[in-house]
Amino acid sequence: MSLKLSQITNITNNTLQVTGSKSETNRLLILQALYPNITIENISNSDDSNLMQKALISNDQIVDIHHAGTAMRFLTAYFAIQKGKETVLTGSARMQERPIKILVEALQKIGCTIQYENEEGYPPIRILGKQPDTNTVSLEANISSQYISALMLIASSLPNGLEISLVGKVTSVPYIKMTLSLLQDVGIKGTFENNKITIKHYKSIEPVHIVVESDWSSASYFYSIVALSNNGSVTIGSYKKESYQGDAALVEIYKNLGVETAFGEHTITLTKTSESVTGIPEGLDLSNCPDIAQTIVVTCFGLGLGCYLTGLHTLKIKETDRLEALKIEIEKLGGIVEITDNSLKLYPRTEIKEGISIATYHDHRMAMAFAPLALRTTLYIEEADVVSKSYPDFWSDLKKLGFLITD
Ligand SMILES: O=C(O)C1=C[C@@H](OP(=O)(O)O)[C@@H](O)[C@H](O)C1
Ligand SMILES: C=C(OP(=O)(O)O)C(=O)O
Repeated sequence: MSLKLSQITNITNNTLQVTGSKSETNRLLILQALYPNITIENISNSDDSNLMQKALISNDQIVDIHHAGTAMRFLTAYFAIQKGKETVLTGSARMQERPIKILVEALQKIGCTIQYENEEGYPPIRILGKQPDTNTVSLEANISSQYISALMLIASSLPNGLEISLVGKVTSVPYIKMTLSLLQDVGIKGTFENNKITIKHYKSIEPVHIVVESDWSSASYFYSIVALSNNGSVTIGSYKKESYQGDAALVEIYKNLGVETAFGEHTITLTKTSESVTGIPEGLDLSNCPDIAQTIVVTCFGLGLGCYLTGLHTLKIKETDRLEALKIEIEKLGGIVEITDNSLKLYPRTEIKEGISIATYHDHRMAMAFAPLALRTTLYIEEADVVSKSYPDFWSDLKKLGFLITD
């Protein structure tokens, strides 16, 4: 399905409820499967969270988690400790290109049994569930924090807990801290100090009710929309000032792009403050919040600004190679982009071409990051239903802001 987004000159100010964080939800779903007296509110309605829920109650031997990276990594660890259960965990063609060796090796080191079905280092994998007997492990931390979170989520179920040593530079650190915070919220004690994570064993926990904060990565598209609007303002819920989500860095980053954030009791109101914006700091490092890189690049392009972003090495192994995809699509619109393995440079542009069809590469964030450009030009978004990976209501929410969207 391709959607046409006709150019609009401004947005209708409105209030929207954004679905729960898929990162928080997918962690809590694993914890709930291990400790059933956890209840969860404001659960994400994303495909990735639905797939996670289904996988956790499935009796099938083959479990297909499509494009869901967190589900792939967290379920690998979860199934590995389900004594006597044999599972083949697989995913989309792209998932079969996303590396998992570091996690598999870490699990094998603590005594789990996992084999590759096809290519070594990649899904599908065959998991023979058993109780691991080792309580220390070390793994490389610069490729994906999801491997580390996966181990943390099962750690308290191991007979002696787990001590995890992180080797090398640690990437996506806020996601590791989010895992630790959620463990603590459900009553599981752990620490993360000097690249060492220690989590105690718990046979059971007290009943606990957790409210998931709404998704900050999804909020990024509203930051972009307000930045490109003419004095627009959008209120979105449910958010809080002390977030577990690293993408709350948007609050500071978008000040440089003319957007102010006001915190209400459970909402944030984003308001366009200035037409003359400074642009974001040269060399801004996004290794703590990789999922908002596409949004920021497209906002800068829409504002006619250049930018130079670093810390982007993980973008190459996400739903698509996001650095390549950004370069190709922005250049179709008339921009100039240079990429390396971990950085992106966008040059200030003088025009945005009209009527361009943006390819989305099975990547929800490509579709959502480019949509705000309708405030500058008419464009088409190909395979627009990809947004359901994290934000199924995205297009209907944009219509509530006055976007003109047709098939
Ligand atoms: O743990 C998580 O919930 C996530 C961690 C990040 O991945 P990496 O650690 O692979 O960068 C992020 O990009 C992904 O969308 C969600
Ligand atoms: C990278 C993402 O998700 P995952 O790794 O969980 O597929 C994302 O949502 O941007």
